[in-house]
Amino acid sequence: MKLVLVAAVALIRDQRVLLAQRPAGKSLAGLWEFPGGKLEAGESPEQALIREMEEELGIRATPDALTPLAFASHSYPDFHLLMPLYACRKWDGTPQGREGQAIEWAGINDLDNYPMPPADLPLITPLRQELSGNFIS
Ligand SMILES: Nc1nc2c([nH]c(=O)n2[C@@H]2O[C@H](COP(=O)(O)OP(=O)(O)OP(=O)(O)O)[C@@H](O)[C@H]2O)c(=O)[nH]1
Ligand SMILES: [Mg+2]
Repeated sequence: MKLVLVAAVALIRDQRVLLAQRPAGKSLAGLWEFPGGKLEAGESPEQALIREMEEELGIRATPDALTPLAFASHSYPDFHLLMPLYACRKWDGTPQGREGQAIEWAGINDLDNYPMPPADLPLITPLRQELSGNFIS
């Protein structure tokens, strides 16, 4: 099966994460996702993500601000998705939905209200840990 590599970001501010709603007409329309996109030829995941953050949200970040958080590995009917998810707490600019997508800052207890693609479901537990400050109880 075809392997598709997508880099995605959990932008974190005030214990909230930025989610973007996939626009009508795209696959998985209406679901909430982490901003990001497919790697282009020759790009590292970090380069691809920095480009996508600019294209989709109009913000600028540097590679040192991207910390590995988790990854998704999920078989869709027509491809297998491998998607590293980075945490980012430092960027320049104010995120905007530059491709017409709705964006929202979701709190740790709100995440259930944002239906996400099936590939993203295993990412919720590590994300909650990251948002809550990684306390081990
Ligand atoms: N960005 C992103 N893509 C995800 C997530 N979860 C998930 O299954 N995907 C899948 O990853 C694939 C690539 O994402 P994408 O549509 O953002 O790619 P892209 O920005 O390069 O857009 P394009 O291909 O329309 O130009 C899609 O099939 C999408 O459904 C997620 O949380 N964030
Ligand atoms: Mg995208």
